[in-house]
Amino acid sequence: MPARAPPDHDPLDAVLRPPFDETPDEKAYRLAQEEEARRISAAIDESIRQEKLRRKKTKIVRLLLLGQSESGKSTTLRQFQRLYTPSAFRAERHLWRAIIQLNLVRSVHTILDALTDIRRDDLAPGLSYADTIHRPASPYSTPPFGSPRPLPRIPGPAGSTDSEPSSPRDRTAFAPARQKRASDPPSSDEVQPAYTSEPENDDDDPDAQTALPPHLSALRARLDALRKVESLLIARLVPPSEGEAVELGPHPHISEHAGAHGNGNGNGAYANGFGYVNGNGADAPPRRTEIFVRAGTAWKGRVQRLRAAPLSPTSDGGDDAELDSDPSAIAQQTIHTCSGALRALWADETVRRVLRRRKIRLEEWPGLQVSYLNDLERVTAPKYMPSDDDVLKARLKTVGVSEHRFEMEAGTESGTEWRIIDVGGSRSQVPTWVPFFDDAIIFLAPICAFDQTLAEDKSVNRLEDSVLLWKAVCSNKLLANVDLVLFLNKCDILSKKLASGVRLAKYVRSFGNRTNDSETAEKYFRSKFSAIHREYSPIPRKFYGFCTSVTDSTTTGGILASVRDMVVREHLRGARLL
Ligand SMILES: Nc1nc2c(ncn2[C@@H]2O[C@H](COP(=O)(O)OP(=O)(O)OP(=O)(O)O)[C@@H](O)[C@H]2O)c(=O)[nH]1
Ligand SMILES: [Mg+2]
Repeated sequence: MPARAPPDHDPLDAVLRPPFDETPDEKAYRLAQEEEARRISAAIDESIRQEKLRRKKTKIVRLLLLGQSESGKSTTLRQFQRLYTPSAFRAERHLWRAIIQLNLVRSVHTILDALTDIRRDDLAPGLSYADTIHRPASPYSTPPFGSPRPLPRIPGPAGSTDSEPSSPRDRTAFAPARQKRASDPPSSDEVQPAYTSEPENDDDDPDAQTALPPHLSALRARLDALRKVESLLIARLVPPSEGEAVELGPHPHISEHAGAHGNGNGNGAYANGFGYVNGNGADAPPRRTEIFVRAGTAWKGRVQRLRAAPLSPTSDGGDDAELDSDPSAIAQQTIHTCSGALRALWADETVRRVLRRRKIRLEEWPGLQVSYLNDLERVTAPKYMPSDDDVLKARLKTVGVSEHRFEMEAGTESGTEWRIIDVGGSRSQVPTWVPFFDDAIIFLAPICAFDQTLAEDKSVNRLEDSVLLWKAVCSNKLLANVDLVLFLNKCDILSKKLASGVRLAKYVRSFGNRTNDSETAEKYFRSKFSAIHREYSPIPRKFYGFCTSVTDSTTTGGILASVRDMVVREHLRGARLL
C-alpha cells in the first residue's frame, strides 16, 4: 500500500488551539486550568522521583535460619522480634498463652506417664512398700497401680539416653567412643524384668517394680482434668478440618510400653484423646505426636478469632463472658484449680527420683518446657498472661517455610526491612531449604544433643546430624558468597548436663581426656565446626561463631546485635554502599 502523504497541518495543534471566538474571561479560565494541570503533573513526577529514591535507600536484609529440628530457629526469630519490634512482639503475647498451657499440660502428662514404671528404690525416704499398698480411703484414690502380670522394663527415653548407643550411626562424626566401662549402668537389654506378681518376694530388691504411693495416685486423679484441657487446646489450635495434627511419628521420648498397661485408674484418655493419633487399634500402645503448625501466622489468626467470638446472649461481659468466648480462659481456670496438685507433683521427691532414674530431662523433650513447671505459682494464676521470657520459651514445632518481614522500630537500622526466613528443621523438610540462599545464614547446632537421637530417625545421633548439615551448608556452591553465622546453641543445657556427670568423651571419643566442663566442650566444638567451615567452603570466607543459649534474653541480645551489625555491614559492602 502506498504511503499516505503527511497532513499539511498538525492535527494536535488543531485540537488544542484555543477557539477563535474565545472571550477574555474564557481565556483566563483556560489558562488557569492549564496551569493547574501543569502543577498536578509536576507533583506526580516529584512523588514518583521520591518513591524511586526511597526504594533505592530502603535496605532489605534477608536472613535465613537453618538447623535441625529443635535447634532453636523459631526461638531466635522471636528474639529478633522481641529486640527490634518490641511493640508488635508485646501485642501478640496473649496469643501465646494457649501454647504455653499446652506445653505445661503435656509436661505434666509426660511426668504422669513416667510414673507408670516405679521401682522400690524410687520411693522417697520414709515411704515404704507398705505405703504403696495400704492406701487411705480418699475420694481421689485409685486402684493399686501394679499389674499381676510381669511388666517389661521400660527403657529410658530414646532422645535423652545416657546408655551406650546401639549402632555406629548413633555415634558422632567426631570419632565416637564404644567401650563399655565397668562403672557404666547396665543397658536396658542386660537387665531382666524385675517385677514379679509376688512383690513380697522382692522385699530386698530395690529395683523391683512397685505400686504408685497413694498420695501420687491421688494427685494423678486430681490432674486428670488436664487431659480435657489438652484436648481443648489442640482442638483450638489445630482445627480437625485442616488436618494439621498429622502424626510425625511416635512421641520420641515416650516408651512404646509407657501407656500400654493403662494409666492405673482405668481411664482410657491416653489412647484416644483428641490430638493423639493412634493408628494401631484400640489395644496398641498409644502414640503421641508433637503439635505443630504450618509456617506462617494462621494459628495466631485462629486464636484471635476465637477470642473475639461473639459472647453468648446470657453473658454479662464480666469474667464469665471471657470464659464463654475464650477457650484459653477455660483452660486457665482448670489449670488454676489444679495448681496445688501440680505444685505437689513437681515438688515430690519420688517423682524426681523416677525422672532421674529414667533419665528424663524435660527441657530436652520436644513440646515441653520445664521453666513453666519451675514457676507454677505464676503460670497457674487465674489471670496469667505470658511474659516476654515465657513467649521465648514456648515450643511450637514449625512445618514449612515462612518469611517474617519487619522494620526495626528504633535505632540506627530503623527503616531497614528485615526478612527472616524460618524453616521447619525435621529431615523431611530439609529439601525445602534449597531455594533460600540469602544475604546471611544463621546455622544453629544444639551442642547439648551429643547424647540424643533424632525424633524422626532414632538411628541418627543429633550431633552427627548437625555436623553433616553444617558440612553440606559450608560446601554448597550456591552459598559460597553467603555469610555463615554459627550458633552453637543450648549451651545452658550442655553446662547442666556435663555438671550432672554425663561424660562427653563417652559419646565423642575425640574429646579425649579433656576436662568435662562446658567451657572446654564449647571451645572444642567451636574449633571442630570452624575447621569444617575452613575446609569445606568453596572460597575462603570469615567464620562467625557464637556459643549461645537463645532462650536467655540477656546474653542473646548482645549476640544478635553483633550479627545484625555484621550482616548489615556485609550487605552494604555487597551493594557497594560501603
Ligand atoms: N534451655 C534452652 N532451650 C532452648 C534453647 N534454644 C531453644 N530452646 C528450646 O528448644 C525448643 C525448640 O526450639 P525451637 O526454636 O522451636 O526449635 P526449631 O529449630 O524452630 O525447631 P523446628 O520448628 O522443629 O524446626 C523450644 O522449647 C525452645 O524453648 C536454648 O538455648 N536453651
Ligand atoms: Mg521452628
